[in-house]
Amino acid sequence: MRHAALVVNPMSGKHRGEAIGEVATRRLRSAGWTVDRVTGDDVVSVRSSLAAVLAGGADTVVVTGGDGALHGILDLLVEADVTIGVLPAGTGNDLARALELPYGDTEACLDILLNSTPRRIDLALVHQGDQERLVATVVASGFDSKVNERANAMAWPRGNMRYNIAILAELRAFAPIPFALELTDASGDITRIDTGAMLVAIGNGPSFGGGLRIAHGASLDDGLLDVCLIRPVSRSLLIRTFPKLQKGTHVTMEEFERYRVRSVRIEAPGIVAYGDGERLGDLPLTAEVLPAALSVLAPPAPA
Ligand SMILES: Nc1ncnc2c1ncn2[C@@H]1O[C@H](COP(=O)(O)OP(=O)(O)OP(=O)(O)O)[C@@H](O)[C@H]1O
Repeated sequence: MRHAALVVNPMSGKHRGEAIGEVATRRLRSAGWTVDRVTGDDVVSVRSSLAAVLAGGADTVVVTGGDGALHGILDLLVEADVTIGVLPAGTGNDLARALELPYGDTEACLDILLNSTPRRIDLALVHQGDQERLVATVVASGFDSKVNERANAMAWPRGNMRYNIAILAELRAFAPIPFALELTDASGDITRIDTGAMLVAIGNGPSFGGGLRIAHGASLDDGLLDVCLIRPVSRSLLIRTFPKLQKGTHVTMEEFERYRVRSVRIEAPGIVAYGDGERLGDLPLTAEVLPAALSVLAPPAPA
């Protein structure tokens, strides 16, 4: 039987995390698992409680929260080489989407936790100066990170409306960004690209921002990262691109480019990057794939 640390982010998904954590504790304990609850006021306190539970012998970590909740502890999970389970409670849940978890249905996600064989997924290791961070879904920079920066600086309104207002404000002022990319492909060949772009995203998984499939087609276990960029487009075409992101149909646009790489360095003046929806900080950054770095209880990978 598994000995699990159940990490609960009570803030996830507008406070849904706590209730989902209680359902999970009951269900996992009645299935015979040992469950140690790990919670805290912020990522720092959660990290130290989790480290203590891992030192006490937990072999599984169930993360009840959104992509941000997992992002804050990824390095501890990889270091301890535990198996994780994801109980989506966030607003975005992009890793849960990529794992094809039924993210609106906690009981169905618990069925999967209790009945599946672990699979291994890749992660992206992001270097910025002397800092290293692990990312499970997408690293994004450009139009989307500018929108995030603007939305995060706004005190009002809360929720999605803040993002809609920030999108409109950014659209008014937005100009293509000069990016310098250095791409290292699977065989180690290096390509340098200097280009204007609306955004550059590095996909370990296909989506960010709650199902925006910027890196549609990216696989969590191909040992590669998908570097996706949208070359300069008019404001009206950029607006028309948003609905395409939901389905991933933007990949057929002639301004869309994709490179599958082992690592990439991205540089652009004054641009910030976000990873798993969390602020990573200013470019430049280098991201490299860590193949099969994390063991996850989830349905088998698509063939
Ligand atoms: N275990 C935790 N306890 C308290 N706060 C946390 C914890 N983990 C992360 N946080 C903070 O809570 C914020 C939101 O976390 P999370 O991503 O889990 O929820 P969300 O934003 O609703 O979901 P999503 O990222 O899927 O949209 C993070 O940005 C982080 O600052």
